[in-house]
Amino acid sequence: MRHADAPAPGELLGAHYGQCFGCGGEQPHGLHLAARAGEGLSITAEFTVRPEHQGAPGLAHGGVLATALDETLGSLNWLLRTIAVTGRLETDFVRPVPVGTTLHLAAEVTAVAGRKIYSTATGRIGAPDGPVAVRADALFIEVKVDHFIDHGREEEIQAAMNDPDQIRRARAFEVNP
Ligand SMILES: CCCCCCCCCCCCCC(=O)SCCNC(=O)CCNC(=O)[C@H](O)C(C)(C)COP(=O)(O)OP(=O)(O)OC[C@H]1O[C@@H](n2cnc3c(N)ncnc32)[C@H](O)[C@@H]1OP(=O)(O)O
Repeated sequence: MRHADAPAPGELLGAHYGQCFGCGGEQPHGLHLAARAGEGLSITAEFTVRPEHQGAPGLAHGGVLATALDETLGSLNWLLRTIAVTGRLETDFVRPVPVGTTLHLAAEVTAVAGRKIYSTATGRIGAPDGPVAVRADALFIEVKVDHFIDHGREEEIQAAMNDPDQIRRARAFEVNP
């Protein structure tokens, strides 16, 4: 179920962490992916491929495209108000994606079973109804905030804990900072 306090449909979600390679505004080479809450348990997002995201000349690297899918799928956490990490990500690369393209992504939760959250995403070229370039099916696993504290590097954990903006974002996930 969509959480009663989930962001309203159409609301821009912002970054869950400023240094996140997928959505963080403080990562110069990151994707700067911008996600928006949709209806029900769905999300839309946009990501424009820049020269630093190339694999082959003039084309997006497949791992970068998988990151865009992963980040969009991870943004579904905001609607469930759950912290979950990617356990499995199965990706189909359907069409090459040239540098300069804006990829329009859409993701939705398909099922939840205990800590397991199943979801699916599509990335289309140029417009929300453009040709499909990438698809993914994912399994996210719900974790406690200890997951990050136990496994993250000390200096980034401390910096996040000293950052009032990060604490505000963590509260959006009902995490006790
Ligand atoms: C300060 C915080 C701010 C907010 C942060 C927001 C973060 C958002 C980040 C978004 C960024 C973008 C997103 C990112 O990039 S997240 C970053 C990439 N992901 C990771 O780093 C995760 C690394 N993996 C792990 O830490 C553990 O393996 C996890 C936690 C996932 C599970 O280990 P844990 O010991 O906890 O659980 P379990 O092993 O008992 O498994 C539980 C259940 O799940 C099933 N299962 C598990 N794996 C798989 C698999 N591969 N295929 C199929 N099934 C799998 C398993 O069979 C079992 O099922 P069942 O037997 O119950 O039926």
